[in-house]
Amino acid sequence: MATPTLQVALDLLELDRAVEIADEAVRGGADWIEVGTPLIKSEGMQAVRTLRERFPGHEIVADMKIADTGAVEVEMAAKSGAGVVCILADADDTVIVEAVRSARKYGVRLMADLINVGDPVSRSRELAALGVDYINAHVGIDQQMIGRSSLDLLRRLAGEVGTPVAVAGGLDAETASEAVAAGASIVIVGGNIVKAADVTGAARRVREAIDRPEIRPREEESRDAAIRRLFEGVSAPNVTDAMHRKGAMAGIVSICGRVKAVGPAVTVRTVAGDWAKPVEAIDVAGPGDVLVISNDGKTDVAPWGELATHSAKNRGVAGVVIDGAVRDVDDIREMKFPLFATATVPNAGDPKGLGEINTEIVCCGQEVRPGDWIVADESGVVVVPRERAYEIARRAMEVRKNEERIREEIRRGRTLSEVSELLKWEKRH
Ligand SMILES: O=C(CO)[C@H](O)[C@H](O)COP(=O)(O)O
Repeated sequence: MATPTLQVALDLLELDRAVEIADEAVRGGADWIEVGTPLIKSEGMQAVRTLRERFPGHEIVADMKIADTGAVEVEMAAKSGAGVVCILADADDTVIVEAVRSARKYGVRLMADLINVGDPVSRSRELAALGVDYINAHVGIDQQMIGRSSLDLLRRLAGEVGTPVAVAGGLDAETASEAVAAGASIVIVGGNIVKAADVTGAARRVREAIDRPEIRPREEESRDAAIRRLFEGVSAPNVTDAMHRKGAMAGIVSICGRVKAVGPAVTVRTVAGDWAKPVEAIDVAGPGDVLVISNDGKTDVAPWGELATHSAKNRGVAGVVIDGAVRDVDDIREMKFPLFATATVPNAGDPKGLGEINTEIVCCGQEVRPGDWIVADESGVVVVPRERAYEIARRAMEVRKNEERIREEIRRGRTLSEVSELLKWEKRH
């Protein structure tokens, strides 16, 4: 088997950072340098020209994702120095044919991106017949967030397509290795290299993995287990960032400082500090659940205290969130239990049994339904609608990864404003 090609996808917005990251990736063993679609949209063909000049010994791939005017866009990329130009496999045949003619004229190769194609095997055969040079089994970043897998797509093509096959979409060292074992000759890796603090190290790990392709047995993980694992690996701010700055409860703080709670909500509505329903809800909750209690925001009387905390902890409850006050704070702090509340007050209400368990409630300004996911840490509490929990957990992990590289660049001496090119990206009115 020929040595597989490692293509690093520079899905960035800033050309200076892209050049620096490309340099580090090449040192880790990347062969081809992809000018990612976001970089092309942000910096135009200048990004292709610059990378061509800076990396004369490497193939430059322009991920134009061409959808129309195939000839012109291939010409633009070719004249800027790309050796491979990407077109959407979904584009009309008229576009593909024109792109192929232009590619032949300017001496470049065409890679067709299967993103969103309904019947990838037939379309790949059609594209090969039309003269496309490479097929890319690509699952896009937004599709990855809902659990679609580029490896699954690649496996559908195995043995069915004559042209060399590339693969892209959320690959890391392990999945890249499996992709080569499944027949890919070009492995495209974006985020798991370019967002790493140590880009060279990350590229090297992928390089070594694809040079020794193997399929490792993997343990099946349930959706809920994946959601929990991902949320446990990110912060509440990462989660609100992933939700377009939504989902955060207002005016609530961690009572025990540096603790974290992740889990599906068991909701409780109580009235005037009545602690019967909050305490009964401990028995309703399973291990790993988070109790979310609305006391209508009243802070003069506490529906929760030390004995309830003790009982919740024994039951394995992951945390308690209260739109209202708590008491016995000194004892609870000793337990280091993830408790979040809006206030503290010494007096409790009476256990009359008013309220409900597991109905929709509003807690600190956020609607919470039973089963919605809660992520709470010292920054505060975020609610994630249960239908979107997996997607948001994946996106939050991307936010975290993105920050790793930004943090590293700040450590090297850039300001945050420089790294994120704030002035360039201020909204024009
Ligand atoms: O074309 C792309 C997105 O449309 C990316 O370049 C491709 O998906 C590789 O990046 P990642 O490894 O982060 O998925």
